[in-house]
Amino acid sequence: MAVYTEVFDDDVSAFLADYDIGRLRVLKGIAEGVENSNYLLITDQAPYILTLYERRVDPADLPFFLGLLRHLAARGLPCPQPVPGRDGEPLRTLGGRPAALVTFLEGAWARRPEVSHCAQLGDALARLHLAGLDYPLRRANSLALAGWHGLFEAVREAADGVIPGLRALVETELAFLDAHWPAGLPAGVIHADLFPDNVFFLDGTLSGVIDFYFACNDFLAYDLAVCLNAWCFEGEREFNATKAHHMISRYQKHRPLSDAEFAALPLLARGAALRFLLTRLYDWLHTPPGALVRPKDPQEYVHKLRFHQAIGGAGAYGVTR
Ligand SMILES: Nc1ncnc2c1ncn2[C@@H]1O[C@H](COP(=O)(O)OP(=O)(O)O)[C@@H](O)[C@H]1O
Ligand SMILES: N[C@@H](CCOP(=O)(O)O)C(=O)O
Repeated sequence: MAVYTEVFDDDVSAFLADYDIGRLRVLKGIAEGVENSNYLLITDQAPYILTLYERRVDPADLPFFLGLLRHLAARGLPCPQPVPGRDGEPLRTLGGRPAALVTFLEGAWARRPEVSHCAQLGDALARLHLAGLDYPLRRANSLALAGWHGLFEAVREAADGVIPGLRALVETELAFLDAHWPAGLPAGVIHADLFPDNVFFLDGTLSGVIDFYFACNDFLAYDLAVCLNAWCFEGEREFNATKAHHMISRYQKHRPLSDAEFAALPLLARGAALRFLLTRLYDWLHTPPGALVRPKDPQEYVHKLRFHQAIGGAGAYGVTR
């Protein structure tokens, strides 16, 4: 359960005095998510999500994230909308943290994504990328290569105690990616954490995309690589090329990949696997003792990284040029 900062009915009732959205009826910590503290907040008018932004969110980035939600929704992508207070400002403070309310999206995430979910995800990802092209704000990816090095410095000494041999694996992989990371691929706004638990479906149809708090400017194809890792494995080790084929094909109906992007996919997938391996390892070692959160297992991303290291090219993802 991701609640790092506890807030209580009285605090939230006082907080709501700055809004025109009714009186508090229900406040419930949400038993999912990893990064921020989230509450379901129901007033006598509507349900909302109350988010208190935690350690990985730089408050200076919040206008980028909240503005992006408005920008994408205006271009037809179903995503939560920031709710402004009476003064027109969606960003406030609660429990000593930066906080905001967003609209509640109906639907549920796919616990066992099927081919049809992956295909719809490919659609939505391409629509997100196209809709983001004219977003005027910029945010560098703090979890790109330099950020992976920084994370690794913080876990290097403890890595082998979590998974034997992990330190050498990561050192070798970082050196490889430093030498081979592509340059000049098409870039734009990416979600950067589009896992199944951040995509809602209603009656089998994609109904919403949430959790834009890693969104940034980076290679568009890197976002596809994140999704290949998150959506196209059965369990931790078995890659499902049919799912990947449908995801990438539907993506390409809106935004065809260039030859350079296609060739770079295995590298980007290695980078994406390393990124989640490192944040999970960091969280495994640094989750605050009292936090109501279950850190995710880094081992899963060791298997995924090894898969991408072993393939001969992007053909392994079920697509050809
Ligand atoms: N706008 C929303 N509408 C409905 N449920 C939401 C919304 N935003 C978040 N949630 C719920 O909160 C959970 C955690 O949200 P998420 O943004 O993934 O948290 P975190 O930033 O901590 O990773 C989601 O899995 C979902 O159940
Ligand atoms: N998707 C990341 C963890 C971030 O959690 P989320 O709830 O924001 O998706 C992972 O699986 O490591």
